[in-house]
Amino acid sequence: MEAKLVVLLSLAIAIAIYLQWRLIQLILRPYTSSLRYLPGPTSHNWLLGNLTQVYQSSNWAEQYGDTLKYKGLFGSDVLFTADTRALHHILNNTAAYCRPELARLGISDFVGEGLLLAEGERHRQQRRIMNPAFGPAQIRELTDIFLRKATELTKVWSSSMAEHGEPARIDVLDGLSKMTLDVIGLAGFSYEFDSLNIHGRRNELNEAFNTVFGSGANGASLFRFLRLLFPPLKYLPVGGTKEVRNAHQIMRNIGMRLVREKKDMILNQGKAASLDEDARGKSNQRDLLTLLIKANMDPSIPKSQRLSDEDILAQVPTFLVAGHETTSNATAWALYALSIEPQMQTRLREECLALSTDYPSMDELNQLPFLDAVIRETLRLHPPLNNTLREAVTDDVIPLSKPCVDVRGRIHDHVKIDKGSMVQIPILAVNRSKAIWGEDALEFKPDRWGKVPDAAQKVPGTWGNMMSFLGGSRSCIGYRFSLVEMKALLFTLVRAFEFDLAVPKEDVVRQNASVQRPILLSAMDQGSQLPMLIRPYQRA
Ligand code: HEM
Repeated sequence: MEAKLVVLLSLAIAIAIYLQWRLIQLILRPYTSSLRYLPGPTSHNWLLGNLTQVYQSSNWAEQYGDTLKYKGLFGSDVLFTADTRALHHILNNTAAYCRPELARLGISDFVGEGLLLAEGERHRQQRRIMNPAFGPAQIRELTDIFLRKATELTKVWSSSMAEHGEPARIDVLDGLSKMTLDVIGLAGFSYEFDSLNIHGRRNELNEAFNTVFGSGANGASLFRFLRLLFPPLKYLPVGGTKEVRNAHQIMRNIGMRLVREKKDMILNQGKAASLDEDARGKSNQRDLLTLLIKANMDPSIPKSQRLSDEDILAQVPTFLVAGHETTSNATAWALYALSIEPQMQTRLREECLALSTDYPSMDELNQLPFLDAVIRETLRLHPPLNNTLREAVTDDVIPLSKPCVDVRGRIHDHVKIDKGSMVQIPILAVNRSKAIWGEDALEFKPDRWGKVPDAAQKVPGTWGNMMSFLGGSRSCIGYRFSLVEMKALLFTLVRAFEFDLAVPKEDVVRQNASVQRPILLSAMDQGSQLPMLIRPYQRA
């Protein structure tokens, strides 16, 4: 009994010392941070710093220069740099910069250690095995799924017109979101969500996905927030309601079933000749998960380099989270831009109609120059992610291409950063930088892609001289997938319909959320939406 008391007392003393030490660290941090003399916005809130302004931070660089600091949680300094050399250094140095706990807050319990959140060797191993599944040849094979689902969406909107008359007022974001969910289900793991089917049955996985994401249980709850301050708390389990726990279990069971079925199918492939037609069709599945499992089972991969079942399973929610709302919102912003520039909509339609098929190949889609320019300009001006965060895991010196002047007037050609400091990668600010794109950087001008400015050549983005898919070894693995999906969508939609905004363009703003959804200033309480007036396009 006495021994138990001594253990408990020692534990309580250890916790008290740890808390005191953390508190002293927090209080002293602003006075010792190596970023403390950088210019930046003032903050009057010790707890949240400038975090509530971060979504509007794209013009900070114009105010304070490309490299600045702002206040993060608990008075900490966060480095914000739009300097292309600094970004190149950070994005290509994954040993020194990782995704911080803060950026994992909303999704970590859900996606597990899939490609999005894995770090270090585990990430490199997953990426090596997964890269081939996202290559051009593999995406070419998926183009038919993108076009079929885009056509299904036109049918849903046409039936709404038949019911309500023309033009019909339709929330295009809702339809696009269902379409991209169906696509990621089929192209990701040959799973039919069937969410576009208005007469469809309830879908277990779709419901579980909505429960987990709609519940806020994965959001920034107070407990999760405290875990940032006191990391040992992460060893305590996060409860969540019974409904959310059930939804997690359903998703896990479905994921496991899919992985098991695909493994069996691959093992049976050698016997394909003896299989019936249905089984043979299944054995030819070309979805991302099948390709990944196949690559993982390849005899040329040493056993030590193979992914575990747990790692493979984690890719199912990873694809859902990373590949669904990003593409639907990007396409919604493309329709927004085309509806306020009707002459561009007409030009795009004419280009797309000149192709005499409803089902072009990926290569035919890629040969449409204005479609390509519209997609590039949409992703530059309206990237689905505004920012991302990294944490310095070691003290580092970051080189700058443009020297920065600190608040004492001293000039620096580098920034020193302390281990544990956060770095904001400002995707939107770089994409909209007037220094890079010129004075018209905030305008939607697809023709600018005819001649890319020299300054844009230095942007360390993986695609299109922009940061929308990020750069370095943690850039978006699915960028080819989403580009072809967006092309298939726009191709099909502008050939079928004419789009007008149903509200004044000033009413549509980017919602402050991880993915930038359109929302109406006049109806913020209704959540994200993009209402449009749609009428069928009458071909001559
Ligand atoms: C317009 C559509 C998309 C955009 C703008 C986009 C953007 C991004 C960005 C910015 C990142 C880096 C995030 C960070 O590190 O903080 C990322 C990572 C990732 N994306 Fe995408 N994405 C899109 C579509 C997709 C699709 C369709 C898929 C899958 C089918 C996908 C799968 C992933 C994965 C797995 C990662 C993690 C990569 C890694 O850490 O190695 N994305 N994406």
